Amino acid sequence: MTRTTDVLNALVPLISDLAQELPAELRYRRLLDTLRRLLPCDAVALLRLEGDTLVPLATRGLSDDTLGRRFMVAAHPRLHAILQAPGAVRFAADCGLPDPYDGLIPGEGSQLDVHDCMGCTLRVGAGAWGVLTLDALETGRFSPADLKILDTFASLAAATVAATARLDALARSIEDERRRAESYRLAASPAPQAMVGHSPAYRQLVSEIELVAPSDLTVLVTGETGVGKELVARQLHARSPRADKAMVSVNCAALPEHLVESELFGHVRGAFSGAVGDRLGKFEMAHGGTLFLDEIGELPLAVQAKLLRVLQDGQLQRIGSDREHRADIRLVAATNRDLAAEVRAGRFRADLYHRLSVFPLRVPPLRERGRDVLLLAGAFIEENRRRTGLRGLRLSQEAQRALLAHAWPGNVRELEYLLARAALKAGARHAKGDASGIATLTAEDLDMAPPAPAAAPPADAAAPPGAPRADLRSEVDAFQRRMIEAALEANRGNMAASARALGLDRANLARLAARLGIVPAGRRQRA
Ligand SMILES: Nc1ncnc2c1ncn2[C@@H]1O[C@H](COP(=O)(O)OP(=O)(O)OP(=O)(O)O)[C@@H](O)[C@H]1O
Repeated sequence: MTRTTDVLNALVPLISDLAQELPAELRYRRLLDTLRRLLPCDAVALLRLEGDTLVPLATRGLSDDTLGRRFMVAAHPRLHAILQAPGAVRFAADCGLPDPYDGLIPGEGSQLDVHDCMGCTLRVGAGAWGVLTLDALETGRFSPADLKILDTFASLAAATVAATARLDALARSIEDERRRAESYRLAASPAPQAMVGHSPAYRQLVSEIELVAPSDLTVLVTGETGVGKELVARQLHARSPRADKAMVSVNCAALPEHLVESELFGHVRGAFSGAVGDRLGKFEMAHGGTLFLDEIGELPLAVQAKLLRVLQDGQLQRIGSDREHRADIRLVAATNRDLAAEVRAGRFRADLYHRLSVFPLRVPPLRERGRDVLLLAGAFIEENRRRTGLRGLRLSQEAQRALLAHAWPGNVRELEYLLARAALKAGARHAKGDASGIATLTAEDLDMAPPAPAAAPPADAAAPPGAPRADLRSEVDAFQRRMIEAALEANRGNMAASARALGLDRANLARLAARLGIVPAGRRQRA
């Protein structure tokens, strides 16, 4: 039984890893390397079952964006079959079921007609912990004997993942245990959208979120437009002890100035003309939970003074009432303005600024997140693939290079919209061509503005001497102007429809358009 000896020999480093202090990702990658040594093939993946979805934890031989994808078991018959089978399963080249990795093995064509795959469930205790998959581009690579090897490997791999979890649990402090218990509790309530990103800059942000979320500290989230500030605010709430209470969001830029105060603090009947009944303000609505003040930099100075008083006293008065109410809220605020500069310019109160920035969190722009752009692209492409009903949607090598080279002035939102448009184009082109159900998204589909001449240095790095470059603000403005003009054109100048298409409030769009000097066509004619 030399093959069995080979299996056992191959597993020795894996088992000895258990005695080492290794980050979980490294353990998983080593597990896959061992598997690939044992059963040579083109791609392997370890996926963890989370509810009805398989989440890739480590891959070898699959494109980078795979780690950003989520595979709904019900939408992938092969993964479903692997989870249902009592042991390892093989899918030969003539198997008609679509492959979840179609288009994700670099170098393969859009059709996988020469293909051999295996998969096996990792079971921990009575339940399925996850799945191992192996793909070979060469037909007949796997034999029935390989199925047995995979079975043996899977039972030991399951033991190592279970032991990894136990070792990790032991190594954690009591505080971490409390946080973990909290996250299990949260798993039962609707999960906030996952934060996709592995770059050092993004991991740093995630660990700061984990640190501050359980506290009641006020957090000021800063970052350029579209970086994901609101997503950060939602994570802060979801990971806090207030998660089962409301998170109430207020977009300070979208509120007409004369209504800001009543929106925030409420009013009583007759407080002003139009106040036909008592109305709760957002502070009271968020009682026990989190109040998220988005675009706080846009708040008028007079309201800033009132907000500061409420934050200091914890007491508020509805407009027109002399009764005091207490609102127990955790405050999270966000802005894409440089608030310190706004303070210097006299547009923002210094005392409120200090009160808000108890724990400042800076969300890094996409261009500082390296290959995260591919992970995010993977997540967005998967969403679009599902929406368009394609079997597979792959990203060509040139498209990946183009994504990595772009400066992303509109950050993650720009990437999200760009891929939605590109997926439509790729899907439409594909519908006219072959019937494989697998479309390729090319660099041409991305239709990106050419990168700015000197976009590479990070925003806060000093510009190299003698190298003039467009400043960030004007690039962001130019990008926003392009998007707004395109939306207005597509919606024949209709502000409400354009605002909906852009995911903005109408008032916010109007304000932004005015700042950028854009006049909707209808008004131009009247002028
Ligand atoms: N790390 C991430 N993983 C997945 N999706 C993300 C991530 N960051 C941002 N997004 C998505 O990008 C889009 C823009 O994010 P969000 O609205 O949070 O940005 P923002 O900084 O608040 O924008 P603005 O400055 O315009 O208010 C949203 O659809 C969000 O879900």
